[in-house]
Amino acid sequence: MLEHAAADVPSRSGYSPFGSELTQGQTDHRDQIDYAPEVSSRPSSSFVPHRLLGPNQFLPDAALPAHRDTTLAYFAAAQQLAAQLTRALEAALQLPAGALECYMRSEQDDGYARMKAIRYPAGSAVDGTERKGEQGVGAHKDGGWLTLLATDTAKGLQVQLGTGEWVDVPHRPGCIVVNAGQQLERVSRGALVAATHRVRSEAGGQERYSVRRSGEARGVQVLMAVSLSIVALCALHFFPHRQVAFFSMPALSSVVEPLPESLLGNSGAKALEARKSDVPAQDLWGAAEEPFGAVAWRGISRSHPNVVQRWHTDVA
Ligand SMILES: O=C(O)CCC(=O)C(=O)O
Ligand SMILES: [Fe+2]
Repeated sequence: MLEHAAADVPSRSGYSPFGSELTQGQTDHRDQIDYAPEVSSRPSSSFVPHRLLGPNQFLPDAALPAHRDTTLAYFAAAQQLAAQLTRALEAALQLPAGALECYMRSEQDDGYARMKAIRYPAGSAVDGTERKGEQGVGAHKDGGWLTLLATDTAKGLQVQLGTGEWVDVPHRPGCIVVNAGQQLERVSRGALVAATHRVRSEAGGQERYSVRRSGEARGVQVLMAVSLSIVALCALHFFPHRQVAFFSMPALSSVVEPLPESLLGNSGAKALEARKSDVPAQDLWGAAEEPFGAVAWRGISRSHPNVVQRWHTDVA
């Protein structure tokens, strides 16, 4: 796996070993294989976030049969589901058709997305990395739009309620967890809440796996389980020992602005202010007129400083 290391390419797709990721400044105890949209790199673009684009590092068929084809099929299915959910959310919030979906593409870019297959080890030390504490991944809100998370049976995923209390998110066979990200929270004026969540990974506990692709939906309701057996089964079949997380995101060049108060009112924003969270409010919200790519870049710089030090010191 080391010859497919994420740190070896500027776009950070590939394998990230244990201990290479930080959340809230602390080491996460997990390893993962990261995927981006399968597109060419754009070395001549002056827009820095375009450095996140570039082909994936798939294993050859001899090492893992159909790795490329299966991953791309799952990626496309998850992307389609995120678009369907986005349209459903427009209807639920009584917004004009396209009011949310328009951020998922722009004239310069297709919608951005990342996906990863994650493993949380049970042992006290892995790959020579000494375990410090029980952080599988520290408390955070996903930065993008909608996250689709196919979990395995081991415990560990927790969500923080608005009261500040942490509760377990149970695994349900054949279901995926849908999570709203901070861009959706911002654009919806808090009508959709980006859930604060984390994974506890205890030494001596059960090893735990997930696959995710990102984009996100609603606070505590955040974590509504959607029956999506085909996609979830495909993920668990292909990555039997990992969780799969898919993150749908706005297009890198699109500017995500709150929708007008006349469409959504202000009660969401007020409710958001009253919620307790271990993660600062508006943690990865964009500044006025800032393209989403700049926000994504801040997230990468914070979580994967090794990649920035290796490839992007000119803009660090
Ligand atoms: O593995 C999980 O259950 C959650 C992963 C997660 O929250 C993340 O990578 O953002
Ligand atoms: Fe997350």
